[in-house]
Amino acid sequence: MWRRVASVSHLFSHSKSTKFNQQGASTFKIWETFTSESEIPTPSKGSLFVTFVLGGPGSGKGTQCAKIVEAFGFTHVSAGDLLRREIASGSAYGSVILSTIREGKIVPSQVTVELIQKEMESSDNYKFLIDGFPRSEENRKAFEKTIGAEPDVVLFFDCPEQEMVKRVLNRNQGRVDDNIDTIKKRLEIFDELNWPVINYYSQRGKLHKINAVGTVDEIFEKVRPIFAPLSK
Ligand SMILES: Nc1ncnc2c1ncn2[C@@H]1O[C@H](COP(=O)(O)OP(=O)(O)OP(=O)(O)O)[C@@H](O)[C@H]1O
Ligand SMILES: Nc1ccn([C@@H]2O[C@H](COP(=O)(O)O)[C@@H](O)[C@H]2O)c(=O)n1
Ligand SMILES: [Mg+2]
Repeated sequence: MWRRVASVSHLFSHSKSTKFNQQGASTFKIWETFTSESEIPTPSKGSLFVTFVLGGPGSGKGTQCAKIVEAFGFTHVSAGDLLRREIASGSAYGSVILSTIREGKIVPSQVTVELIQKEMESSDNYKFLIDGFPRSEENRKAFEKTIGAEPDVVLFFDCPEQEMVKRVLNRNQGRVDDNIDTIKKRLEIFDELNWPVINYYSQRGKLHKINAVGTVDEIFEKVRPIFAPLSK
């Protein structure tokens, strides 16, 4: 069982720059940070190590999480998967969650954080990838308050909208939100609610922005060095 600690972020203070870069589509919106392997010390085994995985719909979060799990032994906790599981289980919240997902909106944080907390507590691992969370400042604050921890690393998969739409429409996994109307709404919500979270972590030097265009393996080669100091 993982040990709950207030934060181990002091182990990962690797911000080198707070230069505001106004070049390019997304760097226009975020504070630029730089990463390198040597700046990320190895955490003490047993201490909670949380990675938030951010990015727009279809940017490849889940796909890259699977690669990180395989290479570095994280436990993958996908907020979207937990919510879909809750719907499938016939829980009291199920119909509200379903309509929220259909509309591309954000489920109240209390519900999502409770599901994440249960998932983390039922794991013996101490290294977690929290995928698709936090989606809003409300999500972020609720996690900090309930779990009592901050992320050590925040990954942001930066992908052009056109590419995200193409990937989602080709996904073919029967998701109720994989249609053009819901994708448009999800992109709007992403712009409105997720950017403040991305900026928040960027300003704290925790954000690793990864260009998510390319093959799955090419993208993973940009992710790998971030976790290289961690043993499996
Ligand atoms: N680099 C890539 N190039 C092309 N297709 C990709 C790439 N990465 C992932 N995909 C495909 O794009 C689709 C979306 O990927 P994935 O489910 O990992 O995205 P996501 O960020 O988790 O999306 P969501 O937020 O909707 O859950 C999947 O069908 C996946 O196989
Ligand atoms: N923190 C979150 C995460 C997800 N949702 C809802 O689930 C939908 C699908 O999420 P994916 O991560 O699998 O893309 C998302 O569009 C939201 O409706 C949420 O509310 N809060
Ligand atoms: Mg996903």
